[in-house]
Amino acid sequence: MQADGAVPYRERNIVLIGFMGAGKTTIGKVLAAKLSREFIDVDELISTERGMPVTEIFRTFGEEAFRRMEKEYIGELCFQKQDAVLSLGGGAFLKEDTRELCMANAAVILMDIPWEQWKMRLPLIRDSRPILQNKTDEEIQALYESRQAIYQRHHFRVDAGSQTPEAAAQEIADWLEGRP
Ligand SMILES: Nc1ncnc2c1ncn2[C@@H]1O[C@H](COP(=O)(O)OP(=O)(O)OP(=O)(O)O)[C@@H](O)[C@H]1O
Ligand SMILES: O=C(O)C1=C[C@@H](O)[C@@H](O)[C@H](O)C1
Ligand SMILES: [Mg+2]
Repeated sequence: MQADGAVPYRERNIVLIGFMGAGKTTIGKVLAAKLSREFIDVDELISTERGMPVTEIFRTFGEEAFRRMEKEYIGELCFQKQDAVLSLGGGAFLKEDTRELCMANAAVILMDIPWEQWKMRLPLIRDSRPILQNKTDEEIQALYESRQAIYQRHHFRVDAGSQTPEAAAQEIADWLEGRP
Protein backbone atom coordinates (compact mmCIF):
# COMPACT_ATOMS: atom_id res chain seq x y z
CA MET A 1 0.00 0.00 0.00
CA GLN A 2 1.04 3.58 -0.57
CA ALA A 3 1.68 6.23 2.04
CA ASP A 4 -0.94 8.98 2.31
CA GLY A 5 -0.43 11.43 -0.56
CA ALA A 6 1.58 9.02 -2.75
CA VAL A 7 -1.33 8.30 -5.11
CA PRO A 8 -3.37 11.19 -6.57
CA TYR A 9 -6.92 11.29 -5.16
CA ARG A 10 -8.42 10.94 -8.63
CA GLU A 11 -6.78 7.53 -8.98
CA ARG A 12 -7.94 6.21 -5.62
CA ASN A 13 -11.06 4.34 -4.61
CA ILE A 14 -13.65 6.72 -3.18
CA VAL A 15 -14.77 5.77 0.33
CA LEU A 16 -18.02 7.26 1.63
CA ILE A 17 -18.43 7.51 5.39
CA GLY A 18 -21.06 8.91 7.73
CA PHE A 19 -23.84 7.99 10.11
CA MET A 20 -26.58 5.51 9.18
CA GLY A 21 -29.05 7.12 6.83
CA ALA A 22 -26.76 10.02 5.93
CA GLY A 23 -27.02 9.04 2.27
CA LYS A 24 -23.89 7.02 1.55
CA THR A 25 -25.73 4.46 -0.58
CA THR A 26 -28.01 6.95 -2.31
CA ILE A 27 -25.30 9.51 -3.10
CA GLY A 28 -22.74 6.76 -3.79
CA LYS A 29 -24.85 5.25 -6.56
CA VAL A 30 -25.35 8.63 -8.23
CA LEU A 31 -21.64 9.41 -7.92
CA ALA A 32 -20.57 6.04 -9.32
CA ALA A 33 -22.86 6.48 -12.34
CA LYS A 34 -21.56 10.01 -12.88
CA LEU A 35 -17.93 8.88 -12.81
CA SER A 36 -18.56 5.54 -14.57
CA ARG A 37 -17.17 3.70 -11.57
CA GLU A 38 -18.24 0.50 -9.88
CA PHE A 39 -20.38 1.00 -6.76
CA ILE A 40 -19.92 -1.37 -3.82
CA ASP A 41 -21.96 -1.24 -0.63
CA VAL A 42 -19.77 -2.96 1.95
CA ASP A 43 -22.75 -3.99 4.15
CA GLU A 44 -24.38 -5.63 1.13
CA LEU A 45 -21.15 -7.34 0.07
CA ILE A 46 -20.65 -8.82 3.55
CA SER A 47 -24.29 -9.99 3.69
CA THR A 48 -24.02 -11.65 0.29
CA GLU A 49 -20.69 -13.32 0.94
CA ARG A 50 -21.65 -14.51 4.43
CA GLY A 51 -25.12 -15.54 3.34
CA MET A 52 -26.94 -13.62 6.05
CA PRO A 53 -28.07 -10.05 6.66
CA VAL A 54 -25.91 -7.77 8.82
CA THR A 55 -28.62 -7.95 11.52
CA GLU A 56 -28.14 -11.70 11.75
CA ILE A 57 -24.34 -11.44 11.76
CA PHE A 58 -24.66 -9.08 14.74
CA ARG A 59 -27.04 -11.46 16.48
CA THR A 60 -25.05 -14.61 15.79
CA PHE A 61 -21.43 -13.47 16.17
CA GLY A 62 -21.70 -10.13 17.97
CA GLU A 63 -20.71 -6.60 17.03
CA GLU A 64 -16.96 -7.00 17.56
CA ALA A 65 -16.81 -10.00 15.21
CA PHE A 66 -18.71 -7.98 12.60
CA ARG A 67 -16.26 -5.06 12.98
CA ARG A 68 -13.28 -7.36 12.40
CA MET A 69 -14.98 -8.89 9.37
CA GLU A 70 -15.77 -5.40 8.06
CA LYS A 71 -12.14 -4.32 8.47
CA GLU A 72 -10.93 -7.35 6.48
CA TYR A 73 -13.38 -6.70 3.63
CA ILE A 74 -12.50 -3.01 3.43
CA GLY A 75 -8.78 -3.82 3.44
CA GLU A 76 -9.20 -6.32 0.62
CA LEU A 77 -11.32 -3.92 -1.42
CA CYS A 78 -8.71 -1.18 -1.02
CA PHE A 79 -6.09 -3.60 -2.40
CA GLN A 80 -8.18 -5.19 -5.14
CA LYS A 81 -10.11 -2.24 -6.53
CA GLN A 82 -8.67 0.85 -8.12
CA ASP A 83 -11.48 3.19 -9.02
CA ALA A 84 -14.55 1.99 -7.17
CA VAL A 85 -16.99 3.94 -5.00
CA LEU A 86 -17.22 2.14 -1.66
CA SER A 87 -20.05 2.87 0.75
CA LEU A 88 -18.96 1.88 4.25
CA GLY A 89 -21.17 0.83 7.13
CA GLY A 90 -21.83 3.66 9.57
CA GLY A 91 -19.68 2.07 12.25
CA ALA A 92 -16.72 1.02 10.13
CA PHE A 93 -14.58 3.99 11.19
CA LEU A 94 -14.87 2.93 14.84
CA LYS A 95 -11.80 0.83 14.11
CA GLU A 96 -8.67 2.94 13.95
CA ASP A 97 -7.03 0.47 11.53
CA THR A 98 -9.93 0.90 9.11
CA ARG A 99 -9.75 4.70 9.38
CA GLU A 100 -6.03 4.84 8.72
CA LEU A 101 -6.12 2.27 5.93
CA CYS A 102 -8.78 4.29 4.11
CA MET A 103 -7.09 7.65 4.70
CA ALA A 104 -3.81 6.32 3.31
CA ASN A 105 -5.24 4.54 0.27
CA ALA A 106 -8.59 6.04 -0.67
CA ALA A 107 -10.28 9.43 -1.06
CA VAL A 108 -12.43 9.55 2.08
CA ILE A 109 -15.62 11.63 1.82
CA LEU A 110 -17.86 12.38 4.79
CA MET A 111 -21.62 12.50 4.19
CA ASP A 112 -22.33 15.14 6.81
CA ILE A 113 -25.84 15.72 8.12
CA PRO A 114 -26.93 17.77 11.15
CA TRP A 115 -29.02 16.00 13.78
CA GLU A 116 -32.13 18.12 13.10
CA GLN A 117 -32.18 16.96 9.49
CA TRP A 118 -31.11 13.42 10.27
CA LYS A 119 -33.97 12.81 12.71
CA MET A 120 -36.46 13.52 9.91
CA ARG A 121 -34.95 10.49 8.10
CA LEU A 122 -35.27 8.22 11.12
CA PRO A 123 -38.68 6.77 10.16
CA LEU A 124 -37.24 5.72 6.78
CA ILE A 125 -34.48 3.58 8.27
CA ARG A 126 -35.50 2.73 11.84
CA ASP A 127 -36.72 -0.84 11.21
CA SER A 128 -33.90 -1.91 8.92
CA ARG A 129 -30.80 -0.95 10.93
CA PRO A 130 -29.86 -3.37 13.74
CA ILE A 131 -28.03 -0.72 15.72
CA LEU A 132 -31.25 1.33 16.02
CA GLN A 133 -33.40 -1.48 17.40
CA ASN A 134 -34.85 -1.07 20.90
CA LYS A 135 -33.36 2.41 21.27
CA THR A 136 -35.20 5.56 22.32
CA ASP A 137 -34.80 8.75 20.28
CA GLU A 138 -32.54 10.09 23.06
CA GLU A 139 -30.30 7.03 22.88
CA ILE A 140 -30.10 7.34 19.11
CA GLN A 141 -29.14 11.00 19.43
CA ALA A 142 -26.41 10.08 21.92
CA LEU A 143 -25.12 7.47 19.45
CA TYR A 144 -25.20 10.04 16.64
CA GLU A 145 -23.19 12.49 18.78
CA SER A 146 -20.70 9.86 19.91
CA ARG A 147 -19.98 8.98 16.30
CA GLN A 148 -19.12 12.49 15.15
CA ALA A 149 -15.51 12.28 16.41
CA ILE A 150 -14.64 9.24 14.25
CA TYR A 151 -16.06 10.90 11.14
CA GLN A 152 -13.59 13.77 11.48
CA ARG A 153 -11.01 11.59 9.75
CA HIS A 154 -11.79 12.43 6.10
CA HIS A 155 -10.38 14.27 3.09
CA PHE A 156 -13.56 16.09 2.07
CA ARG A 157 -17.01 16.65 3.56
CA VAL A 158 -20.24 17.16 1.73
CA ASP A 159 -23.52 18.51 3.09
CA ALA A 160 -25.76 15.46 2.77
CA GLY A 161 -28.72 16.94 4.64
CA SER A 162 -29.95 19.93 2.69
CA GLN A 163 -29.17 19.16 -0.91
CA THR A 164 -30.28 16.51 -3.36
CA PRO A 165 -28.20 13.36 -3.87
CA GLU A 166 -27.43 14.64 -7.38
CA ALA A 167 -26.05 17.96 -6.04
CA ALA A 168 -24.01 16.20 -3.34
CA ALA A 169 -22.56 13.77 -5.88
CA GLN A 170 -21.67 16.68 -8.19
CA GLU A 171 -19.87 18.45 -5.32
CA ILE A 172 -17.76 15.35 -4.72
CA ALA A 173 -17.01 14.96 -8.44
CA ASP A 174 -15.97 18.64 -8.63
CA TRP A 175 -13.71 18.29 -5.60
CA LEU A 176 -12.05 15.24 -7.08
CA GLU A 177 -11.56 16.98 -10.41
CA GLY A 178 -9.80 19.86 -8.72
CA ARG A 179 -7.44 17.69 -6.67
CA PRO A 180 -3.84 17.00 -7.72
N1 LIG B 1 -29.91 13.98 -0.03
C1 LIG B 1 -31.00 13.33 0.38
N2 LIG B 1 -32.17 13.98 0.48
C2 LIG B 1 -33.28 13.35 0.90
N3 LIG B 1 -33.34 12.03 1.28
C3 LIG B 1 -32.20 11.34 1.19
C4 LIG B 1 -30.98 11.94 0.74
N4 LIG B 1 -30.02 11.00 0.78
C5 LIG B 1 -30.61 9.87 1.22
N5 LIG B 1 -31.92 10.07 1.47
C6 LIG B 1 -32.88 9.07 1.97
O1 LIG B 1 -32.46 8.72 3.30
C7 LIG B 1 -32.56 7.32 3.52
C8 LIG B 1 -31.20 6.75 3.91
O2 LIG B 1 -30.31 6.90 2.81
P1 LIG B 1 -29.15 5.82 2.53
O3 LIG B 1 -29.71 4.44 2.62
O4 LIG B 1 -28.50 6.24 1.25
O5 LIG B 1 -28.19 6.10 3.76
P2 LIG B 1 -26.86 5.33 4.16
O6 LIG B 1 -25.90 6.38 4.62
O7 LIG B 1 -26.42 4.45 3.06
O8 LIG B 1 -27.36 4.46 5.40
P3 LIG B 1 -26.68 3.17 6.04
O9 LIG B 1 -25.38 3.57 6.66
O10 LIG B 1 -27.63 2.73 7.10
O11 LIG B 1 -26.51 2.15 4.95
C9 LIG B 1 -33.13 6.73 2.22
O12 LIG B 1 -34.51 6.54 2.39
C10 LIG B 1 -32.83 7.78 1.17
O13 LIG B 1 -33.78 7.78 0.14
O1 LIG C 1 -23.52 2.42 12.45
C1 LIG C 1 -23.35 1.20 12.64
O2 LIG C 1 -22.81 0.78 13.67
C2 LIG C 1 -23.80 0.24 11.62
C3 LIG C 1 -24.27 0.68 10.41
C4 LIG C 1 -24.71 -0.21 9.33
O3 LIG C 1 -24.28 0.31 8.09
C5 LIG C 1 -24.21 -1.62 9.49
O4 LIG C 1 -22.87 -1.73 9.11
C6 LIG C 1 -24.39 -2.09 10.90
O5 LIG C 1 -25.77 -2.11 11.14
C7 LIG C 1 -23.69 -1.19 11.91
MG1 LIG D 1 -26.10 2.35 2.99
